[in-house]
Amino acid sequence: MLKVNIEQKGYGNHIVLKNVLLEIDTPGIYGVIGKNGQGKTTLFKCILGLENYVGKSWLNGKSVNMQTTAWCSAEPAVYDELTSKEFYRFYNHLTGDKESSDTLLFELPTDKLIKEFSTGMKKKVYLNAVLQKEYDMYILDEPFNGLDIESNYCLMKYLKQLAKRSIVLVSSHIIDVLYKHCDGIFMVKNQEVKRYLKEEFDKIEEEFFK
Ligand SMILES: Nc1ncnc2c1ncn2[C@@H]1O[C@H](COP(=O)(O)OP(=O)(O)OP(=O)(O)O)[C@@H](O)[C@H]1O
Repeated sequence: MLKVNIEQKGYGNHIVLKNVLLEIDTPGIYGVIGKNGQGKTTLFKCILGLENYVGKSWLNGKSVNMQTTAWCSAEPAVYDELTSKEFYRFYNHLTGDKESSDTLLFELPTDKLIKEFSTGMKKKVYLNAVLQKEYDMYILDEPFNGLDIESNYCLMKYLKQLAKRSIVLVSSHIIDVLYKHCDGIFMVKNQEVKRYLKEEFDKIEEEFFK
């Protein structure tokens, strides 16, 4: 179960989030939407403890950490001078896992340096690295950006599998995809985060553009 209580988060005098209370008590895919600059990434970073804020977040009664939660930022940093295989090993070293997974979500060349990859391929390297093992929670910031249609389909199919036992938080500007696959949607707007259940999705657009 995820519990988030952000009394206040800002940068200098600029308050981004205020009195945010979220609870997710069932596994599933949960979308996070909001216009540019409203605070989606900030919300994720607060939950993950990557930003200081007034408040606290818990996953299954404990602070959220990288052992229990997978995190993929919108523009993840991969090391250009490594091959994909070396990067998976490097990532595992960071998370304290000894073994690399034999089965990876996306097929990629293993003998080329990452600097020779396209933007989408680099994103796939990072997603492959993060998704090597199972976590209690996944937080993916705009994971569909940069991926082709087939890869997006493949990623969503995989997330749906994970969502049978884990909480999957996904931000995206492609609202239709979220409507189709999410169990709930959170809208970040005017410092608040509002939750919409599946049967309330038809109210989202009006509220979003208001
Ligand atoms: N490190 C920082 N220092 C100062 N201000 C920041 C910092 N990070 C984010 N902000 C500000 O906080 C606000 C929320 O940013 P955030 O990146 O969370 O938005 P977002 O909803 O994820 O946007 P987008 O859809 O463009 O990715 C913005 O006004 C942004 O300028």
